[in-house]
Amino acid sequence: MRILIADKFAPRGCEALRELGHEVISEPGLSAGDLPTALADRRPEVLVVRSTKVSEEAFAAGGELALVVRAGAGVNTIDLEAASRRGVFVANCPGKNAIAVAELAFGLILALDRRICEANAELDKGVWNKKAYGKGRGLYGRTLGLVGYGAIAREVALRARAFGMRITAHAPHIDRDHAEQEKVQVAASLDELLASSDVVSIHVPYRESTRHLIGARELALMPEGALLIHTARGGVVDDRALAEAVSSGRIRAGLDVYEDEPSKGEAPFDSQLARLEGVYGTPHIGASTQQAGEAIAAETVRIIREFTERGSVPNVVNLDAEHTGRFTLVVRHLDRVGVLAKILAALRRHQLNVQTMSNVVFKGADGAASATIVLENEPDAELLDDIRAHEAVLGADLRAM
Ligand SMILES: NC(=O)c1ccc[n+]([C@@H]2O[C@H](COP(=O)([O-])OP(=O)(O)OC[C@H]3O[C@@H](n4cnc5c(N)ncnc54)[C@H](O)[C@@H]3O)[C@@H](O)[C@H]2O)c1
Ligand SMILES: O=C(O)[C@H](O)COP(=O)(O)O
Repeated sequence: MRILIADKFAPRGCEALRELGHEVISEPGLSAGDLPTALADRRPEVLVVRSTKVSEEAFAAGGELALVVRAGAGVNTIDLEAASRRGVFVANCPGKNAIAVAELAFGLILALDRRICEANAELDKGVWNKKAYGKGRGLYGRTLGLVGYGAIAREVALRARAFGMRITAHAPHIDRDHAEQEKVQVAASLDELLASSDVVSIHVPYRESTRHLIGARELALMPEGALLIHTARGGVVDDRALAEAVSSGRIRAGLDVYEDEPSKGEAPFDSQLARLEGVYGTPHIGASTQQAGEAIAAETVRIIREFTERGSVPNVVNLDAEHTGRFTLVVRHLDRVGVLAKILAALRRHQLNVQTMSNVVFKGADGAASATIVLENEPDAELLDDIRAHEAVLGADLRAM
């Protein structure tokens, strides 16, 4: 297979893909604008990207594309609808960079509490100012509020426990027993979490429903002196409202992501928010540790390998989970050429659309096989009779899901 890697990617990952016999084209400098032309010229079947945007135009140009791997967590940079329209799988690497992001989030918390950046800048200028910078509030016993409770938030919680912090979390579906075991209290609402936390750390994906989840109203709920840590995705926080809240001196912020951040590795960045005194910023480096890069590369290789060797794709994000069908037809049959085609022809005669299908073969020569076919509509008894009448069919059963 031909694989185009359009972002920085661990060399070990490229080697592993070549060892599997794939042609690997590495073009880490490609911008989102260059991608359609590169896809049209190189004609890869697999595309690997990090934050580079994959637009409708890119999918239209990449006629051979069958799989896009997001070598990271967030998939908001990929036009999933355009991928689905063309039957292109999109997969990501969930959790593989969670530790790296949690480490950065904690770095920002500690640095803000002790004002390490300003203290260091003054020392660099030859100024000793213990008086100004010896005023950290301390983390022990303080409350950390986690917005979202997925892979990254849980790694942040693990580290917060070691610092003796109290932890609360808010997310749509938190398993309360699990959270309790992890010594995390489930907040009654986002508002309650914001109002009761000394440090708020955001770990939700960007989508329509999370756009400006934290705006002026939410920021106003945070107590005076609280810290907001945002390492999730530009757009989850209303940056303009945040700039106003920080400028007022009420809260301070540690940011790795911004609404108007460049998608390239190097670019000018003229952000009023990032320049504020009460803001510590990093340029979207949450996932950029060597460890995370290698874990992401290993997962990317696993996904491509499963796809090329078995035809299945781990971690797909653009399958229709709602559309899995309501009836399962299990047909045990002799493992012979043409039997499945006959079963499918019977389904076609009865105007039944197959949602998913799998077939397993029993051990032993001249054995039997079993096909599991998921259907959206209920077949009538006549169809089952049709299938059962086939001389190579050993049995057929229908189950409602
Ligand atoms: N800064 C970086 O370099 C970096 C690196 C990795 C991931 N990220 C970002 O962090 C995000 C989270 O990553 P993750 O691995 O923890 O994902 P995850 O899928 O494991 O967890 C996401 C959590 O958000 C929760 N959630 C969704 N909508 C919510 C809402 N409206 N309110 C509250 N909670 C909500 C989910 O229930 C889940 O608990 C990613 O989607 C990505 O955008 C950034
Ligand atoms: O969603 C992610 O995994 C992060 O935002 C990392 O982005 P990057 O791969 O461009 O560093």
